[in-house]
Amino acid sequence: MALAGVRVIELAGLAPAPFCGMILADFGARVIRVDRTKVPMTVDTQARGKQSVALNLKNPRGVAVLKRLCVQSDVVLEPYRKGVMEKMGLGPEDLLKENPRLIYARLTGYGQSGSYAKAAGHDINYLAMSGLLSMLGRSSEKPYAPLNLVADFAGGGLMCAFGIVLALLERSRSGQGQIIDASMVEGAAYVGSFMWKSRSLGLWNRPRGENLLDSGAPFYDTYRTSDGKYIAVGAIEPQFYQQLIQGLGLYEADLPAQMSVSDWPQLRQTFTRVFASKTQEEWIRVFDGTDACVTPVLSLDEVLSHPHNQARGSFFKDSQGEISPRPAPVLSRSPAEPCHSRDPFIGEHTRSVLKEYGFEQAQIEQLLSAGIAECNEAKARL
Ligand SMILES: C[C@H](CCC[C@H](C)C(=O)SCCNC(=O)CCNC(=O)[C@H](O)C(C)(C)COP(=O)(O)OP(=O)(O)OC[C@H]1O[C@@H](n2cnc3c(N)ncnc32)[C@H](O)[C@@H]1OP(=O)(O)O)[C@H]1CC[C@H]2[C@@H]3[C@H](O)C[C@@H]4C[C@H](O)CC[C@]4(C)[C@H]3C[C@H](O)[C@]12C
Repeated sequence: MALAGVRVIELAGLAPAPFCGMILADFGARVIRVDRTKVPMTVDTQARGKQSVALNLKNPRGVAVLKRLCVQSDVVLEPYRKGVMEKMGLGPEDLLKENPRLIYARLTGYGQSGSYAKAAGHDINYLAMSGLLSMLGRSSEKPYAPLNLVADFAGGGLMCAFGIVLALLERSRSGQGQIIDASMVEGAAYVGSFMWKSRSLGLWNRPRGENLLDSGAPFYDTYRTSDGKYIAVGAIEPQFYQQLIQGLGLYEADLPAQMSVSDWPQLRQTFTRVFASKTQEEWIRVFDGTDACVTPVLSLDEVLSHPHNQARGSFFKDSQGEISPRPAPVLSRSPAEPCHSRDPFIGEHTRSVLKEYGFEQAQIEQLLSAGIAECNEAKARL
């Protein structure tokens, strides 16, 4: 796999850093998540393929163990508020001094500088600060955050993984590590570059929810079908729009022009009425094999059985029967091989990892009995 041989220490976080770690693990990196001790369960739902070491970082000996793990690894991924790592003496200067090849990734909401750097926040705040949230939502409604996809995952976890891969690539030439300051505000904004760079085209001149791609246009929206399901329509180009009209059993001559914005509300009413006359399945039969850009809105449970997804193996079931998306993109020679077994228990690999990182058996037992480290091998064997 592309990242085979790369050792990553991931400090346990909420959602973006775990996703970043999972991407790296899917593509072959060895990802060791450092968890807290004495917690009943992890909140990491993106733990596929990771190992877990549990350390009490409120104890200086726990911090010393973490330092040893970090300086012997390729990447450290930390999701804390600015200053937390420095307070423990594990800031980038400290670690890079000991391992100049280390890639030190800091994944935060607001970045390592600026007046918000130390403020708490979540996806919705970062999305708001990126400018993008102001554009999301239906006409005359308040801004609407699309789950926590944009800042946490696209602008945060994924961008950070991208930064890590870039830094690894650069290190292969320079031999030097570096610090990655991954701000979710900036990551989200960057993912949204199109919004800024397409403003001159007039794509966003109208209020929120009244433009071409923000649910303003009736040919770029979702519609309810007679069985209470939904259909997605993305027929922008005239030749595709024609096929949509044809599939709906309508006649262009009876309709206003596609790009007549003032007629969009009326056109939407017509589409709504027609789509409500058949089930989702019936519409799929009408539109499959055409270029009308019409697809079913599938639920998370339905994706696995859709013939297209099935043909590509886009989703898979792990050993617990849980459905997950296959890692993307697909590399021809060194594709990702997502781990199919269950997620690690907190501290499941404490003993084996510490041993591998050069700790003596007696030292390990001492750390465990002092409660500085915690091991749950037994639980894993049950
Ligand atoms: C699914 C939910 C997740 C939602 C995601 C949400 C929408 C997001 O947007 S996540 C993005 C959040 N932002 C960032 O990550 C940006 C960078 N980070 C920060 O800004 C901050 O870390 C922070 C604001 C997120 C949190 O600040 P906090 O003050 O808590 O922490 P820090 O200042 O960073 O300092 C960390 C301190 O911790 C110490 N530490 C670290 N490691 C250790 C260790 N090993 N040992 C000891 N101490 C350690 C460190 O030293 C720092 O200490 P100091 O402060 O003293 O310096 C999920 C969100 C909540 C979940 C639910 C919840 O957990 C309850 C249940 C738990 C149960 O187990 C499972 C079910 C739950 C209901 C659970 C369910 C879901 O997972 C959640 C809903």
